Formats: sequence, structure tokens, C-alpha cells
Amino acid sequence: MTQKHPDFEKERHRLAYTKDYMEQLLVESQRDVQSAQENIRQSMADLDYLDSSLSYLNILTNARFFEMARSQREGLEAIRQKPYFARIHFQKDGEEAEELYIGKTSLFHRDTQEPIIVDWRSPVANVYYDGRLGDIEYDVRGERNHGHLFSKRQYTIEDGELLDVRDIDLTTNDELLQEALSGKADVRLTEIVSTIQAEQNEIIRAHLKQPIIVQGAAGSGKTTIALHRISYFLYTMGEHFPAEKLMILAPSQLFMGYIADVLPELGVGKIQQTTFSDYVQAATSSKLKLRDANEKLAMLMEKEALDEQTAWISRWKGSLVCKSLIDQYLAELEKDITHLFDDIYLEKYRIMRKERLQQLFLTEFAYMPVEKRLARIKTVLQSHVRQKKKELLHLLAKKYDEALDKALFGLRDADKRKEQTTRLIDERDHRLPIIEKQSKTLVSSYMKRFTKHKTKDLVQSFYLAVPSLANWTEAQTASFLTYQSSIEWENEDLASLFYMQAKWKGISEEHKMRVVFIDEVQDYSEFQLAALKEGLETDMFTMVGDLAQGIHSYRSLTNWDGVLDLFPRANFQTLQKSYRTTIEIMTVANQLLEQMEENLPLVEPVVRHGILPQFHPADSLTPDYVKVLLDKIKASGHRSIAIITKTAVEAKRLYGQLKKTLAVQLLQEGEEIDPSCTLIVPSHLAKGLEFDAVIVTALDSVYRDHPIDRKLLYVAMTRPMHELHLVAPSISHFLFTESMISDKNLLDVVS
Ligand SMILES: Nc1ncnc2c1ncn2[C@@H]1O[C@H](COP(=O)(O)OP(=O)(O)OP(=O)(O)O)[C@@H](O)[C@H]1O
Repeated sequence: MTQKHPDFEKERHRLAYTKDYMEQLLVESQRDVQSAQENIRQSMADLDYLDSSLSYLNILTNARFFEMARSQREGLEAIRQKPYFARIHFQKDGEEAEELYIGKTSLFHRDTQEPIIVDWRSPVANVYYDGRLGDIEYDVRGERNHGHLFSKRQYTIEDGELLDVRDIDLTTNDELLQEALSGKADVRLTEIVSTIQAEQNEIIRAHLKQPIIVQGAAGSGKTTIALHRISYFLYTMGEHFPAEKLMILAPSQLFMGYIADVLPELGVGKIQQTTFSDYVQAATSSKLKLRDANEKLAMLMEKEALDEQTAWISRWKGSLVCKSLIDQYLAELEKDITHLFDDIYLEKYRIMRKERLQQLFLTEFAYMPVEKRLARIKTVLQSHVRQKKKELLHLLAKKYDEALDKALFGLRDADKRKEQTTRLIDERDHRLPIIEKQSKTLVSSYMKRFTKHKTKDLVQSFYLAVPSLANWTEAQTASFLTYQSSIEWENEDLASLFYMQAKWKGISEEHKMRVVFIDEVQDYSEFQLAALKEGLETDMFTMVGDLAQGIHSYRSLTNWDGVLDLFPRANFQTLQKSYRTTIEIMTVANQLLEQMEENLPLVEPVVRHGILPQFHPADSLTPDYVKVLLDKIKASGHRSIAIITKTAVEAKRLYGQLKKTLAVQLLQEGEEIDPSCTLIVPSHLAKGLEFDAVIVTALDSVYRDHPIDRKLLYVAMTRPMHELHLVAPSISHFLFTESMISDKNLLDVVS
């Protein structure tokens, strides 16, 4: 048995003290909840015969009290089994040294205000993640603080029991991290607050109002970090940015399920979680039947390359050239609208000149989207008409009064006088009500000349107009028009759609997010990012991705330069270390990375060893073979296992073959992962996921020496944490040569 830490007993007492205090609070908050409930019940009963406003007030106050007590109770219960995970012994300059225990939320002693637990997101906790021992500096709301860090200590606490205590300094390996990485056999992502590494901490806490772009290796924790940054953001800036104004854009519905449990664990609720496609459709009120994005990918995987036309159009739709052509197109439409303005008359009086209206439209309201400008002009006109009508009625009434006076007192001839006054009275009684009536409908009938358009119709008419705006050859124009007539909507059109909405109608308050987090950003085009940024009028974006996994690169980013141009204030960070995979697996995956055009540095796995990846030469995967293999993997203690195929067709075929005898699930977009099954998943859908062990197959088709295949294979190979198995008739199906096996000893061949 290993030696216990000399302070173990002391720490056990400290834990007992914390737990006791928490129990006491739990009892109190339970009492508070009950008393609030009782008060509400009483006030309800009193409603009928007491002054009801007083009872309502009572109900409201108690409801608020109830909510507070309940949320305190829930908070305490969430950390009951593991109140904290680390301690720093720290002295701020000019103050007494303190021992601060760091956990998922903070807890202060009600009477003494002593911090019993300090939140991991608090400024001082940064010292734990960032600080080396000795003299250190840290920021609190932009102010530099100095201090001295004497020690950092970590705890293993399970079910409220202290199991281990260890001090960490520069020389000790981070055992807690090692433990965290070697365990975990879940198909879901978890929070990592106790083992966040310094380079990850830097990204989580990087200036929150500044955009950040992270190029991170597979398994470097990008998704995890993005989620922790959200939690940190709300903790630090939640007062100014409510959770409803934060949005995380995930690559798929499937992925959202995969991250769903982490956010509540990190104390994050209510934030918008969606995909780019769903968000754009909601924000533009369009329901689109989008062509399956993977159709093109499948085409790419079968052919040498997408046919030049298709690739060219996809690239163009995601480019800033397309964006500037929309600007040109909209400028033309604006011109057309400008010509529609006429002088506006109330009865026979001109009450506003068209030049004034044009000036409002083109200059004064130019900062607004087109339809918003027209709506504003309508309001301006309405109040102007109201005003003018009043003036006019007053003026005319006065004019008729004077004329009547003149007729009554100026005309001697009684007949003439009568005729004149009657005429004047008739005329007045006819005209004034007409003015009154006309004024009511004048503006709305004037505004009818400006027809409203659906955003998606505008995009379609833009596409029809493009050939006259772009410098295309006849052949390009012809292929574009043929292409457009063959499809309805596809992922590539979403940028135009969102941008058009922003410029023409504006993004409604409900969809106007103020802070955006994007995972797998390498799959976005420059235009998609530009459209989001302009439409939302913010650059507070956290963007994480990996160019090596850019399997849609025919239509998305191939380098970061363009994104840096779009976000000139951005902080650019790279993460090279992989926390997911063993050294043995990463060494094989790195062979692929070396062959890629992106020139990305090799991934450094954290020091964790496992078995060599195994190559199983086989023409097919029979149920018997899979069963033996799965049993062997499970015997090593691994639970989450996936078979990753190259194509969706192969996945389906394998599923058909295995489902009768084995518990397998064919993973499809929009489905939940069933942890009790072995998953069968095509490589493009495996992106972002992780498993204990992965079996990569290339049975029906080979991974070719082609950028897209290399990326797909790289994605597949970087999914496992512990074991990688490759199954194909020949090792060349995985882009490896025999010498890699014999000379470099990278793989084990299992016959
Ligand atoms: N500091 C850490 N402590 C413990 N586990 C970590 C840490 N950082 C990352 N991990 C784990 O490493 C794995 C990979 O993390 P994550 O999925 O966030 O990486 P990623 O960069 O998004 O990967 P990919 O690009 O392959 O999708 C997860 O299991 C995560 O919990």
C-alpha cells in the first residue's frame, strides 16, 4: 500500500468540516423551501377574503424566496459528493496567507464570510491552473495582483470520502490528469475542471470580449475548452450578457446530444445550442429542404475529385466574392426602390417631396436593413400626415370661416349671399371629412408600392441575376445556371440566406446573439463567418477547429488567414497536445498528418501508453470475428466501442450483417447514442466523438491517396482513447506501406 500523505488526517477533518457545514445548509435550505411553500399555500387560501393585492405580494415574495432556496439546495446537492478537488496555499501581497479549496462553485461561511470553497472560475483560482509555485501574478478585473504560491494540492474524493491527497510541483507528473485520462469509458463528454492544463486555461480565460481562434489537434480538448469558456464567460460577464444571448453552434444534432450533459454540470443553462443550418433557417423564417451535405462528400469519396464545376460553385458560394456580389445586387435593388418614391399628397396639397423621402431612405436610415428603413419611413410619414392633417384642417376651417364672414357681411344681395354661403358650407363640409378620411389610409396605400419579399426568394433572384454581375465566362454562367436548376437548397446557400436576411430585413431580437461559440469551425466558409459576424453585429466569437479534420474543405476553410482578416482583433492560439489518444495510436495517426498539405505540426500525445494499434488482415467482418474481437477489447475493461467505416454504404451493410447476432447500433444524424451497443458509424459522422476502442474498416472501398480520404481516415484513427484496430484485406487500404509495419514497428499484425 502506498504511503498516505502526512496531512491526510488533517485533510480528512477539513473535508468532514466542509461536509458538515454543507449538511447544515442543506437542512436550512430544505426548511426554507418548505416554509416558502407553506407561505404560498397560506397566501393562496387568504386570497378570497383578505386584501388580495397583499396576498399576491406575499405569493410573489415567497415564490422568489422558494426559487432561491431551491437553487441553493440544488447547488449544494450537486457538489455534495465532491465539494472540491484542489487547494492552493497562497499569499496575496500585503495580506495573510490563505489555504483556498477550489471546487465547482463557491461556498462562504454565512457568519464569518470565510471562503470554504472557491469557485474554479474565480480570479484567484487562476493561480491553481496557471501559476507555477513561487512569486506569481494574476488579474482581477483588469487589475494586476501579486502574490506567492506556496503549494498546490490535489484530492481524490469519491462519494464524499477522501481517498488521496497529493502535492504537485513542477517535477511531479500530473497524476490526477493521468488518472482522468486512463479512466472514463463514457460515450459523453465530461467536465474537466480539476485537470484543466495551463495552455487550455489560457484559452478558457482569454480576454472575453475579444474573438479567439483555436487551431487544436484532434483530442486537444477544443470542444471541452469551448464549453468551459462558456461557463467562465457566464460567471464573469453574466450580468451584462444573459445566457439567452449566448449561442453554441455544434456540427450536428448528434453532437449536441453528445455535449448536452456537460453544460448543466458546468452550471450553464438556457444557452442556445443549435447547428448553423437550424439557426439560419430559424433566423430567416425559412423552412428549407436542404440537400444532404454528405451526398457531396460521398461523391467526393467515390470520384477522384468533385467535378470541377461542382467544386467551383461550392467554393464560390462560400467566398467573400459572393458576399460582395450580394452587396452589388442589393445596391441595384435599393436603386429600384429609390425610384418608387413620389411626392406625397394629402388631398391636393403636397405634404412631402420625394427627394426628402429618398434622402431618408438612402442616407439617414442607411445604417438599417432595407425593410427596416421602409418601416421607419412609414412611421415618419404617419406622424407627418397626422401633423399635416391637423394643420390643414385648421387652415381650411379658418379659410372657410373667413370666406363665410366675407360673404355674410360683404354681400348685400341676399340671394347671392345665400348662394355663396351655402356653396362655401357645402364645399367645406365635403372637403374636410375627405381630408380626414384620406389621412387615415394615405400612408398605408402609399407604402403598397414597396412589395415585401421572402428572404429565400431574394436569394433565388440574386442567383438568377449573378451572371450579369459577375465576370463569368459563358461556360461558367451556363454551368452555374444548370447547377442551380438541378438543386433546391444546400449548405453552401446558408451564408447568402443569412446575409440577405441581415441586409434586407434584419436579424430579429430573438435571434440576435451577442456571443457565439463555434465548434469544428474548419467546416465553415469565410462567407458563413462573415455573414454571422455582420448579421449579429458582434465579433465576440470563440472559434475552435482543426484543419486536419476539414473533410468538407472543398467548400470550407483551408487555412486561417481569411478568418484572421475577418476578425482582425482575434487572438490566435494553437493546441498541439492530445489528451485523448495513447502515444501508440497518435504515432500512427501522425503518419497521416505528415502526408497532408496543411503543413500542420505533429500532435504530441500526453504521456500515456497503450497497446500498439492492431492490423487485422481480413476480407470481411463476420459476426464471429467481431464477437471475438469485442470480447477481447471488453476484457481489457473498455466499454464504449465503435466500428468506423469509410462510407455510409459500408456502415449500413455491416449493420445488416451484424445486427442479428450482436448488439449494434447504426449511428445516424439526429440519433442518440445507445451506450449499451457497439456503434457502427461512417467516418464523417464520427467527427468530434470519442470511444474507448475503435475498429476502423476499409472493406468495400479503400482509403485513397487523396486529401479528403486522408482526412477521413485521420478523423477515424483519432477517435479512440485506448485501442485502435484496423481491418482490411491489405494494409495499403489505410494508406500504409508494409515497411511501416516491418521497419517502424508501428502496428501489430494479428492473424
Ligand atoms: N485537461 C484535461 N483533463 C482531462 N481530460 C481532458 C483534458 N483535456 C481534454 N481532455 C479529454 O480529452 C478528450 C478530447 O477532448 P475534446 O473532445 O474536447 O477534444 P477535441 O479537440 O474537441 O477533439 P476532436 O478535434 O478530435 O474532436 C476528452 O475525453 C476530454 O475529456
